[in-house]
Amino acid sequence: MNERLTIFGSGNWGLALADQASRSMAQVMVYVRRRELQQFLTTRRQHPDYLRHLTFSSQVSFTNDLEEAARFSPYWVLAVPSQHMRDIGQRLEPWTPVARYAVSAAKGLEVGTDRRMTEVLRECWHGAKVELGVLSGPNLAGEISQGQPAASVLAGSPALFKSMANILGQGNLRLYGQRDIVGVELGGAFKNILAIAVGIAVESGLGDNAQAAIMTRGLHEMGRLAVRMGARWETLAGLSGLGDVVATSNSPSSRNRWFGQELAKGRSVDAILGSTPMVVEGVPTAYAARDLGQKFGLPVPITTEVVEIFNGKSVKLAVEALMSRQRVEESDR
Ligand SMILES: NC(=O)C1=CN([C@@H]2O[C@H](COP(=O)(O)OP(=O)(O)OC[C@H]3O[C@@H](n4cnc5c(N)ncnc54)[C@H](O)[C@@H]3O)[C@@H](O)[C@H]2O)C=CC1
Ligand SMILES: O=C(CO)COP(=O)(O)O
Repeated sequence: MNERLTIFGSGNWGLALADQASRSMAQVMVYVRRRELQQFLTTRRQHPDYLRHLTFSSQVSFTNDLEEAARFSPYWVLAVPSQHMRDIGQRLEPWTPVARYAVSAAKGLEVGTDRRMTEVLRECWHGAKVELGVLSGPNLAGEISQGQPAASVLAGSPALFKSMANILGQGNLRLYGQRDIVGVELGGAFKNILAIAVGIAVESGLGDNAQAAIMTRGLHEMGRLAVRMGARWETLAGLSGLGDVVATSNSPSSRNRWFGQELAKGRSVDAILGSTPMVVEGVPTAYAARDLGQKFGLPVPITTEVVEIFNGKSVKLAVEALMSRQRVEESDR
Protein backbone atom coordinates (compact mmCIF):
# COMPACT_ATOMS: atom_id res chain seq x y z
CA MET A 1 0.00 0.00 0.00
CA ASN A 2 1.32 3.45 -0.89
CA GLU A 3 -1.01 5.36 1.38
CA ARG A 4 0.32 7.93 3.78
CA LEU A 5 -1.09 8.88 7.15
CA THR A 6 -0.20 11.56 9.66
CA ILE A 7 -0.90 11.04 13.34
CA PHE A 8 -0.81 14.01 15.69
CA GLY A 9 0.01 12.93 19.24
CA SER A 10 2.62 10.45 20.39
CA GLY A 11 0.96 9.12 23.51
CA ASN A 12 -0.23 5.54 23.95
CA TRP A 13 -3.01 5.82 21.41
CA GLY A 14 -1.14 7.77 18.74
CA LEU A 15 1.72 5.27 18.87
CA ALA A 16 -0.53 2.21 18.83
CA LEU A 17 -2.35 3.61 15.80
CA ALA A 18 0.92 4.44 14.06
CA ASP A 19 2.05 0.85 14.48
CA GLN A 20 -1.36 -0.45 13.40
CA ALA A 21 -1.30 1.63 10.20
CA SER A 22 2.27 0.63 9.43
CA ARG A 23 1.22 -3.02 9.54
CA SER A 24 -1.01 -2.34 6.54
CA MET A 25 2.13 -1.08 4.80
CA ALA A 26 1.12 2.58 4.99
CA GLN A 27 3.81 5.22 5.43
CA VAL A 28 3.08 6.92 8.75
CA MET A 29 4.40 10.16 10.18
CA VAL A 30 3.83 10.92 13.85
CA TYR A 31 3.91 14.49 15.12
CA VAL A 32 5.70 14.56 18.48
CA ARG A 33 5.40 17.72 20.53
CA ARG A 34 8.61 17.37 22.55
CA ARG A 35 11.83 17.54 20.52
CA GLU A 36 13.84 15.24 22.83
CA LEU A 37 11.14 12.59 22.59
CA GLN A 38 11.00 12.92 18.81
CA GLN A 39 14.76 12.37 18.65
CA PHE A 40 14.55 9.41 21.00
CA LEU A 41 11.79 7.80 18.93
CA THR A 42 13.66 8.45 15.70
CA THR A 43 16.90 6.87 16.87
CA ARG A 44 15.73 4.11 19.22
CA ARG A 45 12.44 3.26 17.41
CA GLN A 46 10.79 2.79 20.84
CA HIS A 47 9.08 5.04 23.37
CA PRO A 48 11.02 5.35 26.63
CA ASP A 49 7.93 4.75 28.79
CA TYR A 50 4.86 3.75 26.77
CA LEU A 51 4.15 0.45 24.97
CA ARG A 52 7.71 -0.67 25.46
CA HIS A 53 7.16 -3.94 23.63
CA LEU A 54 6.75 -1.92 20.42
CA THR A 55 9.64 -1.40 18.01
CA PHE A 56 8.54 0.82 15.15
CA SER A 57 9.23 -0.31 11.60
CA SER A 58 10.98 1.94 9.10
CA GLN A 59 7.58 2.89 7.71
CA VAL A 60 6.96 5.04 10.76
CA SER A 61 8.74 8.38 10.99
CA PHE A 62 8.61 10.98 13.75
CA THR A 63 8.72 14.74 13.39
CA ASN A 64 8.66 17.73 15.65
CA ASP A 65 7.76 20.02 12.77
CA LEU A 66 4.01 20.58 12.58
CA GLU A 67 4.11 21.83 8.99
CA GLU A 68 6.07 18.79 7.84
CA ALA A 69 3.56 16.52 9.57
CA ALA A 70 0.58 18.34 8.08
CA ARG A 71 2.00 18.29 4.55
CA PHE A 72 3.01 14.62 4.76
CA SER A 73 -0.50 13.32 4.02
CA PRO A 74 -4.07 14.43 3.30
CA TYR A 75 -5.21 11.87 5.89
CA TRP A 76 -4.91 13.07 9.46
CA VAL A 77 -5.61 11.35 12.80
CA LEU A 78 -5.70 13.54 15.91
CA ALA A 79 -4.77 11.47 18.97
CA VAL A 80 -4.17 14.15 21.57
CA PRO A 81 -6.07 14.54 24.86
CA SER A 82 -9.37 16.39 24.52
CA GLN A 83 -8.26 19.46 26.45
CA HIS A 84 -5.44 19.92 23.89
CA MET A 85 -7.53 19.43 20.76
CA ARG A 86 -8.23 23.15 20.34
CA ASP A 87 -4.54 23.95 20.65
CA ILE A 88 -3.48 21.50 17.94
CA GLY A 89 -6.52 22.41 15.83
CA GLN A 90 -5.65 26.08 15.90
CA ARG A 91 -2.01 25.41 15.08
CA LEU A 92 -2.98 23.18 12.15
CA GLU A 93 -5.39 25.68 10.65
CA PRO A 94 -2.94 27.11 8.06
CA TRP A 95 -2.50 23.65 6.50
CA THR A 96 -6.12 22.54 6.33
CA PRO A 97 -6.14 22.97 2.52
CA VAL A 98 -3.75 19.97 2.48
CA ALA A 99 -6.11 17.75 4.47
CA ARG A 100 -8.90 15.70 2.99
CA TYR A 101 -9.96 13.70 6.03
CA ALA A 102 -9.27 14.38 9.72
CA VAL A 103 -10.28 11.77 12.28
CA SER A 104 -10.49 12.53 15.98
CA ALA A 105 -9.31 9.61 18.10
CA ALA A 106 -9.83 11.46 21.40
CA LYS A 107 -12.49 10.50 23.92
CA GLY A 108 -13.62 13.51 25.86
CA LEU A 109 -15.44 16.82 25.90
CA GLU A 110 -13.85 20.25 26.17
CA VAL A 111 -14.23 21.77 29.61
CA GLY A 112 -15.79 25.22 29.62
CA THR A 113 -17.49 24.86 26.23
CA ASP A 114 -18.74 21.24 26.66
CA ARG A 115 -17.94 20.81 22.96
CA ARG A 116 -17.30 17.51 21.20
CA MET A 117 -13.93 17.18 19.49
CA THR A 118 -15.32 17.48 15.96
CA GLU A 119 -17.12 20.64 17.06
CA VAL A 120 -13.84 22.01 18.39
CA LEU A 121 -12.06 21.20 15.12
CA ARG A 122 -14.87 22.67 13.05
CA GLU A 123 -14.55 25.90 15.04
CA CYS A 124 -10.77 25.95 14.56
CA TRP A 125 -11.07 25.19 10.85
CA HIS A 126 -14.07 27.35 10.05
CA GLY A 127 -14.75 27.25 6.30
CA ALA A 128 -12.14 24.57 5.56
CA LYS A 129 -13.17 21.72 3.27
CA VAL A 130 -11.59 18.95 5.36
CA GLU A 131 -14.08 16.17 6.20
CA LEU A 132 -14.20 15.12 9.83
CA GLY A 133 -14.56 11.67 11.33
CA VAL A 134 -14.30 9.91 14.69
CA LEU A 135 -12.59 6.69 15.72
CA SER A 136 -13.95 5.19 18.93
CA GLY A 137 -14.56 1.79 20.46
CA PRO A 138 -13.21 -0.71 22.99
CA ASN A 139 -9.56 -0.30 22.04
CA LEU A 140 -7.09 -0.41 24.88
CA ALA A 141 -3.83 0.71 23.27
CA GLY A 142 -1.76 -1.99 24.97
CA GLU A 143 -3.83 -4.77 23.40
CA ILE A 144 -4.06 -3.18 19.94
CA SER A 145 -0.29 -2.71 19.90
CA GLN A 146 0.19 -6.41 20.70
CA GLY A 147 -1.93 -7.36 17.71
CA GLN A 148 -4.80 -8.74 19.76
CA PRO A 149 -8.14 -8.75 17.93
CA ALA A 150 -10.44 -5.80 18.47
CA ALA A 151 -13.33 -3.97 16.83
CA SER A 152 -14.02 -0.27 16.59
CA VAL A 153 -16.18 2.32 14.89
CA LEU A 154 -14.99 4.83 12.35
CA ALA A 155 -17.75 7.39 12.00
CA GLY A 156 -18.00 9.73 9.06
CA SER A 157 -18.96 9.73 5.40
CA PRO A 158 -18.75 6.48 3.40
CA ALA A 159 -15.83 7.98 1.44
CA LEU A 160 -13.93 8.81 4.62
CA PHE A 161 -14.64 5.35 5.99
CA LYS A 162 -13.40 3.63 2.84
CA SER A 163 -10.13 5.51 2.72
CA MET A 164 -9.29 5.58 6.40
CA ALA A 165 -10.45 2.02 7.18
CA ASN A 166 -8.14 0.79 4.44
CA ILE A 167 -5.21 2.19 6.37
CA LEU A 168 -6.27 1.65 9.97
CA GLY A 169 -8.58 -1.33 9.77
CA GLN A 170 -6.39 -4.15 8.51
CA GLY A 171 -5.45 -7.35 10.31
CA ASN A 172 -6.65 -7.54 13.88
CA LEU A 173 -8.55 -4.26 14.03
CA ARG A 174 -12.00 -4.66 12.50
CA LEU A 175 -13.62 -1.31 11.77
CA TYR A 176 -17.32 -0.65 11.37
CA GLY A 177 -18.74 2.37 9.56
CA GLN A 178 -21.22 4.74 11.21
CA ARG A 179 -22.95 7.93 10.12
CA ASP A 180 -23.81 8.96 13.69
CA ILE A 181 -20.73 11.01 14.51
CA VAL A 182 -22.41 12.59 17.54
CA GLY A 183 -23.30 9.25 19.09
CA VAL A 184 -19.90 7.68 18.47
CA GLU A 185 -18.14 10.71 19.88
CA LEU A 186 -20.33 10.97 22.98
CA GLY A 187 -20.24 7.21 23.67
CA GLY A 188 -16.44 7.30 23.72
CA ALA A 189 -16.35 10.35 25.95
CA PHE A 190 -19.02 9.34 28.45
CA LYS A 191 -17.78 5.79 29.03
CA ASN A 192 -14.73 7.18 30.81
CA ILE A 193 -16.94 8.60 33.57
CA LEU A 194 -18.49 5.18 34.11
CA ALA A 195 -15.08 3.51 34.21
CA ILE A 196 -14.13 5.91 37.02
CA ALA A 197 -17.36 5.04 38.85
CA VAL A 198 -16.65 1.32 38.46
CA GLY A 199 -13.09 1.86 39.71
CA ILE A 200 -14.52 3.53 42.81
CA ALA A 201 -16.90 0.58 43.29
CA VAL A 202 -14.14 -1.99 42.83
CA GLU A 203 -11.86 -0.35 45.37
CA SER A 204 -14.71 0.19 47.82
CA GLY A 205 -15.72 -3.47 47.62
CA LEU A 206 -19.26 -2.68 46.52
CA GLY A 207 -19.57 -5.97 44.65
CA ASP A 208 -20.29 -7.23 41.15
CA ASN A 209 -23.98 -6.32 41.33
CA ALA A 210 -23.11 -2.69 41.99
CA GLN A 211 -20.61 -2.64 39.12
CA ALA A 212 -23.21 -4.03 36.74
CA ALA A 213 -25.74 -1.47 37.95
CA ILE A 214 -23.27 1.38 37.39
CA MET A 215 -22.47 0.22 33.85
CA THR A 216 -26.08 -0.38 32.86
CA ARG A 217 -27.76 2.57 34.51
CA GLY A 218 -24.77 4.75 33.66
CA LEU A 219 -25.12 3.87 30.03
CA HIS A 220 -28.82 4.71 30.29
CA GLU A 221 -28.18 8.19 31.71
CA MET A 222 -25.46 8.81 29.16
CA GLY A 223 -27.63 7.55 26.33
CA ARG A 224 -30.48 9.83 27.33
CA LEU A 225 -28.14 12.82 27.36
CA ALA A 226 -26.50 11.80 24.10
CA VAL A 227 -29.86 11.45 22.36
CA ARG A 228 -30.78 14.93 23.55
CA MET A 229 -27.54 16.14 21.97
CA GLY A 230 -28.40 14.56 18.62
CA ALA A 231 -27.15 10.97 18.92
CA ARG A 232 -29.06 7.80 18.06
CA TRP A 233 -29.87 5.55 21.02
CA GLU A 234 -28.67 2.47 19.09
CA THR A 235 -25.21 3.98 18.67
CA LEU A 236 -24.71 4.09 22.43
CA ALA A 237 -25.64 0.39 22.56
CA GLY A 238 -22.82 -0.33 20.10
CA LEU A 239 -19.05 -0.53 20.24
CA SER A 240 -18.53 3.12 21.12
CA GLY A 241 -20.82 3.01 24.12
CA LEU A 242 -21.69 -0.35 25.63
CA GLY A 243 -18.58 -1.96 24.11
CA ASP A 244 -16.20 0.59 25.52
CA VAL A 245 -17.98 0.74 28.89
CA VAL A 246 -17.39 -3.01 29.23
CA ALA A 247 -13.75 -2.88 28.09
CA THR A 248 -12.73 0.16 30.09
CA SER A 249 -14.65 -0.63 33.27
CA ASN A 250 -13.35 -4.20 33.39
CA SER A 251 -9.75 -3.61 32.41
CA PRO A 252 -7.06 -3.26 35.07
CA SER A 253 -5.05 -1.37 32.44
CA SER A 254 -7.66 1.39 32.08
CA ARG A 255 -6.41 4.73 33.38
CA ASN A 256 -9.96 5.85 34.15
CA ARG A 257 -10.77 2.78 36.22
CA TRP A 258 -7.40 3.11 37.97
CA PHE A 259 -8.19 6.76 38.74
CA GLY A 260 -11.49 5.72 40.36
CA GLN A 261 -9.68 3.15 42.46
CA GLU A 262 -7.13 5.71 43.65
CA LEU A 263 -9.92 8.15 44.45
CA ALA A 264 -11.64 5.55 46.60
CA LYS A 265 -8.41 5.17 48.57
CA GLY A 266 -8.93 8.73 49.72
CA ARG A 267 -6.42 10.48 47.45
CA SER A 268 -7.35 13.86 45.99
CA VAL A 269 -8.00 14.46 42.29
CA ASP A 270 -4.93 16.71 42.02
CA ALA A 271 -2.68 14.22 43.79
CA ILE A 272 -3.74 11.38 41.50
CA LEU A 273 -3.48 13.38 38.29
CA GLY A 274 -0.12 14.74 39.45
CA SER A 275 1.21 11.21 39.88
CA THR A 276 0.80 10.13 36.23
CA PRO A 277 1.93 11.68 32.95
CA MET A 278 -1.04 10.05 31.24
CA VAL A 279 -4.39 11.56 30.49
CA VAL A 280 -7.51 10.60 32.50
CA GLU A 281 -10.25 11.84 30.21
CA GLY A 282 -13.13 10.96 32.51
CA VAL A 283 -12.22 13.76 34.93
CA PRO A 284 -12.83 16.80 32.70
CA THR A 285 -15.61 14.97 30.88
CA ALA A 286 -17.50 14.27 34.13
CA TYR A 287 -17.70 18.01 34.80
CA ALA A 288 -18.83 18.66 31.24
CA ALA A 289 -21.47 15.89 31.33
CA ARG A 290 -22.81 17.11 34.66
CA ASP A 291 -23.14 20.62 33.22
CA LEU A 292 -24.83 19.29 30.09
CA GLY A 293 -27.32 17.34 32.22
CA GLN A 294 -28.19 20.55 34.05
CA LYS A 295 -28.39 22.51 30.81
CA PHE A 296 -30.85 20.05 29.25
CA GLY A 297 -32.74 19.38 32.48
CA LEU A 298 -31.87 15.66 32.36
CA PRO A 299 -30.88 13.64 35.42
CA VAL A 300 -27.31 12.31 35.36
CA PRO A 301 -27.19 10.87 38.89
CA ILE A 302 -24.12 8.64 38.56
CA THR A 303 -22.10 11.37 36.89
CA THR A 304 -23.24 13.87 39.51
CA GLU A 305 -22.10 11.61 42.34
CA VAL A 306 -18.76 10.99 40.63
CA VAL A 307 -18.18 14.76 40.52
CA GLU A 308 -19.27 15.02 44.16
CA ILE A 309 -16.68 12.39 45.08
CA PHE A 310 -14.06 14.44 43.16
CA ASN A 311 -15.02 17.28 45.49
CA GLY A 312 -14.57 15.23 48.64
CA LYS A 313 -17.91 13.50 49.22
CA SER A 314 -17.53 10.04 50.76
CA VAL A 315 -18.34 6.99 48.66
CA LYS A 316 -20.77 5.92 51.39
CA LEU A 317 -22.80 9.12 51.10
CA ALA A 318 -22.69 8.98 47.29
CA VAL A 319 -24.07 5.43 47.33
CA GLU A 320 -26.80 6.51 49.76
CA ALA A 321 -27.75 9.39 47.47
CA LEU A 322 -28.07 7.03 44.51
CA MET A 323 -30.03 4.39 46.40
CA SER A 324 -32.55 6.84 47.84
CA ARG A 325 -33.50 8.49 44.56
CA GLN A 326 -37.17 8.54 43.63
CA ARG A 327 -38.27 5.30 41.91
CA VAL A 328 -38.65 5.50 38.13
CA GLU A 329 -39.47 3.21 35.21
CA GLU A 330 -36.39 1.41 33.91
CA SER A 331 -36.93 2.46 30.32
CA ASP A 332 -37.87 6.03 31.22
CA ARG A 333 -35.92 8.24 28.87
N1 LIG B 1 -4.68 4.85 25.50
C1 LIG B 1 -5.73 4.22 24.99
O1 LIG B 1 -5.87 3.00 25.18
C2 LIG B 1 -6.72 4.96 24.18
C3 LIG B 1 -6.83 6.34 24.24
N2 LIG B 1 -7.78 6.99 23.51
C4 LIG B 1 -7.91 8.44 23.58
O2 LIG B 1 -6.83 9.04 22.86
C5 LIG B 1 -6.53 10.33 23.43
C6 LIG B 1 -5.05 10.38 23.75
O3 LIG B 1 -4.82 9.38 24.74
P1 LIG B 1 -3.41 8.70 24.99
O4 LIG B 1 -2.60 8.67 23.76
O5 LIG B 1 -3.67 7.43 25.65
O6 LIG B 1 -2.79 9.76 26.01
P2 LIG B 1 -1.37 9.78 26.69
O7 LIG B 1 -1.55 10.34 28.04
O8 LIG B 1 -0.73 8.44 26.55
O9 LIG B 1 -0.55 10.80 25.78
C7 LIG B 1 -1.07 11.99 25.28
C8 LIG B 1 -0.14 12.53 24.20
O10 LIG B 1 -0.65 13.73 23.65
C9 LIG B 1 0.44 14.66 23.51
N3 LIG B 1 -0.08 16.03 23.50
C10 LIG B 1 -0.71 16.64 24.52
N4 LIG B 1 -1.01 17.89 24.15
C11 LIG B 1 -0.60 18.04 22.87
C12 LIG B 1 -0.61 19.11 21.96
N5 LIG B 1 -1.16 20.28 22.29
N6 LIG B 1 -0.08 18.93 20.75
C13 LIG B 1 0.47 17.75 20.41
N7 LIG B 1 0.52 16.69 21.23
C14 LIG B 1 0.01 16.86 22.46
C15 LIG B 1 1.30 14.37 24.70
O11 LIG B 1 2.60 14.86 24.50
C16 LIG B 1 1.25 12.86 24.75
O12 LIG B 1 2.22 12.31 23.93
C17 LIG B 1 -7.44 10.46 24.68
O13 LIG B 1 -8.55 11.22 24.36
C18 LIG B 1 -7.83 9.02 24.99
O14 LIG B 1 -9.07 8.93 25.64
C19 LIG B 1 -8.62 6.32 22.69
C20 LIG B 1 -8.56 4.96 22.57
C21 LIG B 1 -7.61 4.17 23.31
O1 LIG C 1 -10.41 4.36 25.68
C1 LIG C 1 -9.78 3.43 26.10
C2 LIG C 1 -10.10 2.04 25.73
O2 LIG C 1 -11.08 1.96 24.74
C3 LIG C 1 -8.67 3.67 27.06
O3 LIG C 1 -9.19 3.81 28.32
P1 LIG C 1 -8.33 4.52 29.49
O4 LIG C 1 -8.08 5.94 29.01
O5 LIG C 1 -9.20 4.46 30.69
O6 LIG C 1 -7.06 3.76 29.64
